[in-house]
Amino acid sequence: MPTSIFRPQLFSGRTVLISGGGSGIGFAIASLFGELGARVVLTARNRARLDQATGTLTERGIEAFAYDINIRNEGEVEALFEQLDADALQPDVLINNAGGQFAAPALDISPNGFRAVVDLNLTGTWLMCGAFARSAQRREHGGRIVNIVLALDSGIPGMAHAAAARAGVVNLTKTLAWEWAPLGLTVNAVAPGIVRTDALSQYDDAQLRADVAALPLPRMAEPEEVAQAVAYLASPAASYITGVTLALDGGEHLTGATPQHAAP
Ligand SMILES: CCCCCCCCCCC/C=C/C(=O)SCCNC(=O)CCNC(=O)[C@H](O)C(C)(C)COP(=O)(O)OP(=O)(O)OC[C@H]1O[C@@H](n2cnc3c(N)ncnc32)[C@H](O)[C@@H]1OP(=O)(O)O
Ligand SMILES: NC(=O)C1=CN([C@@H]2O[C@H](COP(=O)(O)OP(=O)(O)OC[C@H]3O[C@@H](n4cnc5c(N)ncnc54)[C@H](OP(=O)(O)O)[C@@H]3O)[C@@H](O)[C@H]2O)C=CC1
Repeated sequence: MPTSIFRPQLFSGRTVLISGGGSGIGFAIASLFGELGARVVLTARNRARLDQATGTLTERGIEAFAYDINIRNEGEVEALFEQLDADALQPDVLINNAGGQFAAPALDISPNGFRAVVDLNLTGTWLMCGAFARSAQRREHGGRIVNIVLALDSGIPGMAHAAAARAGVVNLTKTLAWEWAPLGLTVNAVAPGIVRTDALSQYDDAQLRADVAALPLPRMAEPEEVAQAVAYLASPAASYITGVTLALDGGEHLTGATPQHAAP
């Protein structure tokens, strides 16, 4: 695990909103920003898990808050930002980390299954970005957005819906970077390969191990490594970077057009 290269209190006075912040990569992101002095606001659907996460962060001396919402629901996203206004927790930084999918061959994905994954990963991210940008515009206050996607340069056989949705987020990232630069917002993304979190239990372990073994850096990423990349993109060191998607994939993007695995 890397030691933090960031100076203490780098994000002091900043409020960082992290979707899916109660578990896995999102929790690692919340932990790092909190350790660097930020107030962190976590969102997800599972209230109990959010409470456990904020409890752990608070024990470590981090100011942490939680709101249970479903990012697929436009009304819930709008209500979240109204509540953040009321609670004086308007975010300076938005990390769109919530997401996921199920593995299935493309021919077995029903229209509703495809829609569910696009709703979560693309539309949910879009709703959060829009609400954040409107809040920043109202307050005449710049900010940072970092979107977590998936490494997708070689396609993602077995996850056509997620591949399409995340490619949408990559181009949304570029487009919003143009449109919202005048608002003082930068918009970037991080594209991890396989990251060691509990969520991997839903995938075939032998397949994961084979995929990892074929990488130039043949290991999984740790959630803390994703967090470090996100913190960099949200830091003053990245003030002239916008519209990029940073591959954090052990070199998976170098393996060319052939993905490591075939669809199930
Ligand atoms: C070799 C094969 C590929 C292996 C890949 C190996 C490489 C792996 C690299 C992994 C890297 C990425 C890791 C991660 O992203 S970790 C993320 C962590 N969390 C998750 O992924 C879980 C998230 N999933 C969900 O939240 C839900 O499943 C989802 C939002 C996607 C859907 O939720 P919803 O509540 O809307 O779903 P419903 O139950 O109402 O179903 C909606 C329709 O979807 C169909 N469906 C659901 N599951 C499946 C399935 N397993 N197979 C096929 N279809 C499925 C369901 O039937 C509904 O459709 P219908 O109404 O038509 O029946
Ligand atoms: N682990 C990996 O190998 C990789 C993961 N990723 C991506 O990184 C992100 C985090 O993954 P990881 O930490 O591994 O997995 P987790 O399952 O721990 O993270 C997903 C988070 O998203 C939240 N979430 C899911 N659906 C919704 C929703 N509709 N509204 C609000 N929150 C929601 C979940 O909380 P709740 O269920 O309580 O709502 C959970 O906290 C995901 O987008 C994932 O696709 C990308 C590349 C690789």
